[in-house]
Amino acid sequence: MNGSDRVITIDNPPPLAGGGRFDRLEIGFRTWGRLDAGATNAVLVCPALTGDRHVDRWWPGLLGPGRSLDHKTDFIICADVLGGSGGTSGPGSRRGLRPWGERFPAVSVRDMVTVQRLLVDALGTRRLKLVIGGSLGGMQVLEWAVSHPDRVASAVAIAAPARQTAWAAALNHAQRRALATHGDLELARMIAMLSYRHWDNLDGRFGPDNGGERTAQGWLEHHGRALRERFDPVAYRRLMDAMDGHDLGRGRWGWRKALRAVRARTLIVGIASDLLYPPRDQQALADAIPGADLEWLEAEQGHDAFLIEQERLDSIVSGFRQEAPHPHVSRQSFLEARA
Ligand SMILES: CC(=O)SCCNC(=O)CCNC(=O)[C@H](O)C(C)(C)COP(=O)(O)OP(=O)(O)OC[C@H]1O[C@@H](n2cnc3c(N)ncnc32)[C@H](O)[C@@H]1OP(=O)(O)O
Ligand SMILES: N[C@@H](CCO)C(=O)O
Repeated sequence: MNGSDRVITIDNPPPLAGGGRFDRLEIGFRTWGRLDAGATNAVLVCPALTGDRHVDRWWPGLLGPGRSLDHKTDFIICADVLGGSGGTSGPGSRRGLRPWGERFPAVSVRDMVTVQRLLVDALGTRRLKLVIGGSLGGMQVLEWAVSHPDRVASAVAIAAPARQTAWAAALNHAQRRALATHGDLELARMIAMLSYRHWDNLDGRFGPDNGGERTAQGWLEHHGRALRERFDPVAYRRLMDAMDGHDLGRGRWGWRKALRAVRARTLIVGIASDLLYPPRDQQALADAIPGADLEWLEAEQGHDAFLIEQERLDSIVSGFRQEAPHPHVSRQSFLEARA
């Protein structure tokens, strides 16, 4: 589906949460549809760790006429994330004659949201009709809802926690070690991939009675290679650091109190089989956000189901947006849903 690809530059942006500064910031983004006369129809999509502004490539099942993200009615915006490997300023972008590389400052999820806010301002809208994203994208959604309660009408956060968990930080630590000792982005991605899938998914596809010549090892190797070919390792570290620093409650008297300030109509989506950010993380979010809806994406793939089971996810998000009842379980705890 066609969109419009652009880059804007912002001179003297606000300082980063960690104290770093840019003289000039580039934001690479893509839009679909048109902003309406009252500037009321802007929808911001927030990418995950290795995602980018090309929502049409990674969420085709949610984007398009009659779907959750419909450019006939919505003005859909997605920007490459700050510090990442895409068209927004990151370690691979130039500072003077050379790329930033290791000199690129530490960034936080809050900084990513600040950059998105600068973009949204520049595009001429103040209030977002919807902010949506999964995983690191879900962290950005939550940060938007907490830091700009008056600017977000509705929010959908998928497979994300209120603050980084010890389990996820430990997985990132092992990946960081793979990068530091061997410069091995492939190994780092392989470690991560194991947390993106439920064991049933790998056994079902590659177990002794399945898979044929295709093995789980071959699958891991494939994903390791694929990431090395498309992602800057310094950017990968910066984004892992940002995820590890994610805490909605920092400087706000704790995450529960921070979430009480949310005014957006909110949908939290958890994935039943998610081994990275398991259902208890989304249950906690839904319990803390005033009036939040909670839905379970029934899928056996694990964390990455938000990128795989797109039809089911689209049905959940469309249902929420239309405020119509739909076949998925609402406002029930994970255990109640299974009783
Ligand atoms: C929100 C965001 O912005 S996130 C960005 C999303 N993109 C990514 O994460 C990119 C990496 N891709 C993936 O993780 C996955 O492909 C997903 C999540 C997009 C889809 O998952 P699945 O449908 O289960 O696909 P799967 O993990 O099997 O990947 C398919 C690829 O693996 C290859 N593959 C699968 N099994 C094997 C095997 N045993 N040996 C070698 N290669 C294999 C396939 O040939 C295919 O290759 P291709 O992508 O070059 O066509
Ligand atoms: N697999 C996705 C989600 C990880 O959280 C990505 O690479 O961005």
